[in-house]
Amino acid sequence: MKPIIQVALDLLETDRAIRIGQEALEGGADWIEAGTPLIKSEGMDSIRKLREAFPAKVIVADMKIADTGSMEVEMAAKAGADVIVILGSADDSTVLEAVRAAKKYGARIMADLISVPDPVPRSGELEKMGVDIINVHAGIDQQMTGRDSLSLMKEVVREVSIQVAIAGGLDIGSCSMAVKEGADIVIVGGNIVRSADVTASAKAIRDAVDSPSVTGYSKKTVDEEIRSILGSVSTPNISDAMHRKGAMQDIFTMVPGKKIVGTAVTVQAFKGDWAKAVEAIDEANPGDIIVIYNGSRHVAPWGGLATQSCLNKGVAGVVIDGAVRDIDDIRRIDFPVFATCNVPNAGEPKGFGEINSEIVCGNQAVKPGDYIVGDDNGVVVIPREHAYEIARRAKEVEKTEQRLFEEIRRGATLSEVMDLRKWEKH
Ligand SMILES: O=C(CO)[C@H](O)[C@H](O)COP(=O)(O)O
Repeated sequence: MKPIIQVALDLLETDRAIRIGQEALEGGADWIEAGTPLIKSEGMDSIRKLREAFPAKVIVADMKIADTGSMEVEMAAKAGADVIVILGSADDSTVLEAVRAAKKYGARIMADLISVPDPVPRSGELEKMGVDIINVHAGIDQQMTGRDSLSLMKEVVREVSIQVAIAGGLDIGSCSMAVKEGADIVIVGGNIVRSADVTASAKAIRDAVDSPSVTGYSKKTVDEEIRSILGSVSTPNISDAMHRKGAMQDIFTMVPGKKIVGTAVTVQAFKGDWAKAVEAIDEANPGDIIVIYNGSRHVAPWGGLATQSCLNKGVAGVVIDGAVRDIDDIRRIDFPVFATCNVPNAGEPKGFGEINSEIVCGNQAVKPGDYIVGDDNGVVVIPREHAYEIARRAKEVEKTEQRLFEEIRRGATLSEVMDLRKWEKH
């Protein structure tokens, strides 16, 4: 049987969900899912409207039922859902009630294994209780910390003989791999619904599951992945992902158009002393960014000669809480320097200060090894221990914006697309 593509409409408004769902169907998606956020936002009416808009399609209600199995299944089934999602971690009494109610109303039950402590044996139990489909799912927050569901899915496929679905940040490569490993249903949310071209993205997933290969699926090291994701997003995307934390104050690009991504070599320097700032070039590894606290807007710890030296060491950029000079040389070298201001004065190489101690730069704490991203908007620092998660979340912000841009290009305004008035604080 052809694998099923279930498009998860994790959106807040039903009308928008219907438009996006229609585009996904045009690209080859099979089942339409009312995502949990949509159900929480607009209730059972969202399922009714999806049923009405797509009378011939299987409608999945991602209710994530944790209790009152019978009542909630009845609500969703009567609103028009064909498949209703319960939590695999729900009590057996809830699962059994949900299964009984589903039989009564002609619906099927999908059990979501999200956060189930012993997912493989639990899948067998769920099957015995009459669940129709097991969904092996790495939730959206879990994905941001690096979880995926593929290896668990392989074990679940061996454990049960009912249909197995997989979900959790699936893209072309992972969908293809999942189908090769036995998935009957691939559930795709963000990589279809937040794409600027929903139809093309759904079509690409369709092609991948119909002719699966393992070639699109590759694992990078964590650092490679962080750098590659940060290279593809903007500092505003990162700031949104960090809930407005991380942006350095009063530090601007001196070479417009240059973007930097790298790990910090920190320098605590002192007013009028440029020795440690320049010595840091020799300590840096290729791809590092030198981040300097200098404490003066009038005497520069950095200029053209230091900038030229960076090229020999593969330094990716320089960020200075303080002044810079030789701005014409720096622009000619075309090297990314971010600073508070530019001045003609340098100080002396006296040698006070430290390299690679924790500093404050642009009013943000920076530790050696933290990730630094700079572009024409400014500079953000991302603590190393959270860098993977922040990078992944920033990518989600960027995807959401791409889709919003597309809808605005089609003629809507931002407040219309986001239904701003509805979501204002009351
Ligand atoms: O149920 C969900 C979140 O709890 C999502 O619908 C599911 O994870 C699919 O979306 P994505 O592909 O963006 O992960």
